[in-house]
Amino acid sequence: MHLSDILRAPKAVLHDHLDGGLRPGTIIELARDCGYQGLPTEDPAALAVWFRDAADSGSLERYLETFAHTCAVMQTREALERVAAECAEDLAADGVVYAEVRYAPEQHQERGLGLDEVVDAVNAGLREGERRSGGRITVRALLTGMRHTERSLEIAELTVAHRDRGVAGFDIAGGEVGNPPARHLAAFQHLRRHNCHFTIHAGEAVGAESIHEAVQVCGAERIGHGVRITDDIQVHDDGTATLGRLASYVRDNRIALEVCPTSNLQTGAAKSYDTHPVDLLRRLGFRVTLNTDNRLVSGTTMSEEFRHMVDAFGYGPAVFEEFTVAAVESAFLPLPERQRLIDEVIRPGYAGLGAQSGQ
Ligand SMILES: O=c1[nH]cnc2c1ncn2[C@H]1C[C@H](O)[C@@H](CO)O1
Ligand SMILES: [Zn+2]
Repeated sequence: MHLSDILRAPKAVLHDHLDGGLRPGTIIELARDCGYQGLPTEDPAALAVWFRDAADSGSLERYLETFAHTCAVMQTREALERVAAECAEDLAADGVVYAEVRYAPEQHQERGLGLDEVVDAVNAGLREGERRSGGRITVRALLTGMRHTERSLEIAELTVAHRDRGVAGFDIAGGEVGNPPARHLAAFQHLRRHNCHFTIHAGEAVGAESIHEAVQVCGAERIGHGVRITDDIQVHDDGTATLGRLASYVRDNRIALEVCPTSNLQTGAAKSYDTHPVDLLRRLGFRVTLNTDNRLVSGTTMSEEFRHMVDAFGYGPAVFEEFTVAAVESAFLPLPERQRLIDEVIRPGYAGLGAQSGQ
């Protein structure tokens, strides 16, 4: 599959962090504006390399430390609006037609913004980015509660309050070790009581027990990463596999896995593209989606993730169409909107790329 076809292919991303995807030049300008002096360099190209290298540590905790620099410059209404607008523009330029972009509102209050002001600013920016992209992309926000803080119920309430106004659901993120999702049960119960969508980062730094808790105790509709579901899958020498009860449950209930290959390599959740479990999971019938996680921190784009999959597994347009349809089917959008995207944007887009060839 040619690079130009990868770029042209319609894409959907369910797992992309707003504070992990800033343009390097924007960080530098915003740091000057707000007097933040902590950046490791003021050269945009060097800053991009710095993030990718610093995050390439094999540890989720060290990966997460890099976000101190991005959050530091996202503390005013103007900065949030700008970052959100550029996020939508950059995704659209990469061929993304639907995106759910997540961030933790509580991390943007250092200069006095209220939680509602943070959400309103990001929403305004996302709408501006959609407009500048000529309506080629639809973007929704997911509000993230941080696993190590005590504010998840408050953020869940904020999610319910802003639903149908640009916010499509809730997530929890942050260091997984020592912070099991059930610590935030009150938040999940609030969301369920209000019929509100949520996903949970699980099975990234901790194994299948974390996914079990996210799905069976907390009620997650999707799993962020989830690649360590392989703990519950036995692959035999002849290539066949036996699924444990949890893996069967996740597959059979079509619980989407928000897989982020490059990020997994950086945090140690996977060893290489060639051995990444994404291909095994796809072949076993899991609902697999491909995602960026953090475009700046992981030095990636959706097209880059597609390209890595072409190189590792020889995927062609038909497989990318499958991933993209899977993502939209699992989007936190009303069913008619998902159907419209699939029928009017994704299917015709892939038909134009020769996806019918079966590759
Ligand atoms: O892959 C991840 N795992 C856990 N937490 C993450 C990941 N990527 C980003 N985060 C954190 C850092 C951000 O500040 C926060 C909200 O977007 O979510
Ligand atoms: Zn993530």
